[in-house]
Amino acid sequence: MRLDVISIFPEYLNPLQLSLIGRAAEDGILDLNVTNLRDFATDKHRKVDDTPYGGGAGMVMMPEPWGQALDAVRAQAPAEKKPVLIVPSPAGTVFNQKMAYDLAEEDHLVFACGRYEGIDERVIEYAHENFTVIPVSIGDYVLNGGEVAVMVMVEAIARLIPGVIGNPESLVEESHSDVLLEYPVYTKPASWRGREVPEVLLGGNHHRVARHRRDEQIKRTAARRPDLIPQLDVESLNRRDRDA
Ligand SMILES: Nc1cc(-c2ccc3ccn(Cc4ccc(CN5CCCC5)cc4)c3c2)n[nH]1
Repeated sequence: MRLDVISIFPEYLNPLQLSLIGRAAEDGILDLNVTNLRDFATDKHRKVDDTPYGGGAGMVMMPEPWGQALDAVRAQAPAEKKPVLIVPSPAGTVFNQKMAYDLAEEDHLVFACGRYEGIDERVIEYAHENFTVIPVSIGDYVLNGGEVAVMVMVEAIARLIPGVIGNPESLVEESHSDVLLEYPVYTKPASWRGREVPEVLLGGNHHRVARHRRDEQIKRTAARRPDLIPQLDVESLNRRDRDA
């Protein structure tokens, strides 16, 4: 997968060179490219923002640097299929695990990191000519720009790509891959500061361990995320209890 990130703070994306994402880039599984929007500014002061039409506080990102940057990125990876352009925004579709799975199937993802009060809307309209454009929010809170949102999305997406994380097994049981939240995890020592690991986990009965973990998932989901419960197929859970 090719990933392009356009930002006025390219160094913000440096952590993507670390750890598993960094190794996947070295291994050629990910082709990560960061572009500095200022390289496409048209004046000697490399201006990328200006005052908002209609007044209001703050500045808005000018269209022309974005137009040139998007054209350049599109030209670097010519393909008959339009790349996906993800535009982090407080007003976007909220990112979730299903979106991460869907985006992990794409060949080319481009991320447009806005700053200030956002990007001139005509850039988003123009981008539809060469991209499949998706405004995406990572949650109902306001950040100062798109870079942090891109870090969140790249991590959530890249880890689903085969070869990026060592043990694909760990992708199977995690939260949000089904509706329930994940169960508590433990490691040595069995007794720590007077607190014990649940007895059932110390034995080797895999059936009992699986049942214990599922019960913990249900308890934790009911306690922390009751909003997820309606999606739960309670009938099948009850049936499981009856059959056990
Ligand atoms: N999930 C999530 C994503 C973001 C996010 C993503 C990209 C940008 C680019 C700039 N900002 C700062 C920003 C944007 C809009 C307003 C609201 N203003 C009201 C009137 C015009 C605009 C304030 C401040 C971003 C924020 N925040 N949260």
